[in-house]
Amino acid sequence: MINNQTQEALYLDFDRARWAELRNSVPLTLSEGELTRLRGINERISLSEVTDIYLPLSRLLNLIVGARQQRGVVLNQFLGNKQSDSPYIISIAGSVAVGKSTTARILQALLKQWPEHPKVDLVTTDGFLYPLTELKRRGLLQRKGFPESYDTKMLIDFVSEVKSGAERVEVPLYSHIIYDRLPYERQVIQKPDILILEGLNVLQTGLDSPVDIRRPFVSDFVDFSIYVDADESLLKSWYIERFLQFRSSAFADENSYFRHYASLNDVQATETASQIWDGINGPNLRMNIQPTRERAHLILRKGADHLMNRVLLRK
Ligand SMILES: Nc1ncnc2c1ncn2[C@@H]1O[C@H](COP(=O)(O)OP(=O)(O)O)[C@@H](O)[C@H]1O
Ligand SMILES: CC(C)(COP(=O)(O)O)[C@@H](O)C(=O)NCCC(=O)O
Repeated sequence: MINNQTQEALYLDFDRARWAELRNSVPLTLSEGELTRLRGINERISLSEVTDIYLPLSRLLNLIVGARQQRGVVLNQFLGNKQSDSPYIISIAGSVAVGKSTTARILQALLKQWPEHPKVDLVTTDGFLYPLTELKRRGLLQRKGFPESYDTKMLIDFVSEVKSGAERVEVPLYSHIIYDRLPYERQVIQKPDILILEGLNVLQTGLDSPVDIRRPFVSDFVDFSIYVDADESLLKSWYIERFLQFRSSAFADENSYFRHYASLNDVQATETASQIWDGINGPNLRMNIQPTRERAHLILRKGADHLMNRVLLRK
């Protein structure tokens, strides 16, 4: 991980208040109805989080995507032909339970509102985890989320096809209920204006494995990368909290791989989740996820209650 001096050299550093001030220059105003719809994504998200953090962020991304679209116009003028634009790809990385999917869904809803890029698709990389039978065959059941548990070639082929402007690309879908790739369902991506790619592995390079050295990285195809960050003590508590909630939802489903967890009491469930964190998600965070943080163009740092308290933006 990089030291403070390098971080200062690389990033503009905003505390919450300074970042929130930037919303004054955001012309986009959300109606009551739109705000309510956004809260439907996660009823626990506070409205001030949307206005203070996400509105300025959506404006920044709108400007950055606009600059890329302008560059496409210039390039077409230079080349004297009309090449169709390829999707702008934004990646969102971070630990298990940091709130990547919540952040991704809020950004998707906000970015769609800009007339310059109304079609925003969201793909999560868990669809690229090897199917459960394959993970078992490779002895990776206790390594879910580690780099070797993903079909990285399939993931890279996917982003490469999207970036090449393919008209239609299919993506496998993951179910947290069956804890496996869905055998028959696929998500179809048809040339969105923006693709948000969310997953703990999107800033990884795989460079530790000799096989991967000549392979491109996901980030070769990504235009703007975001890392959602928080202290591990908070991450572990959010993971346990979500696990406790799952007892009455995902785990209670009759198809759930973890049905046996649904009947655990609070103490047992906390102990189980804590063990999973200490055995799998914590080590994965320290070994494979956190070391990728400073590759991101933007780091969103959360404190207690999921409130962002710092934003670091690449100069
Ligand atoms: N901004 C937020 N405010 C309140 N709770 C949140 C927020 N973002 C995420 N959470 C909660 O934190 C947990 C993890 O969020 P999730 O988006 O599923 O994380 P990830 O995709 O990184 O695993 C969930 O229980 C979710 O409800
Ligand atoms: C499927 C995952 C690797 C993906 O995590 P996510 O991108 O949803 O944060 C993770 O949710 C997971 O299953 N980890 C293995 C240990 C556990 O059950 O939490």
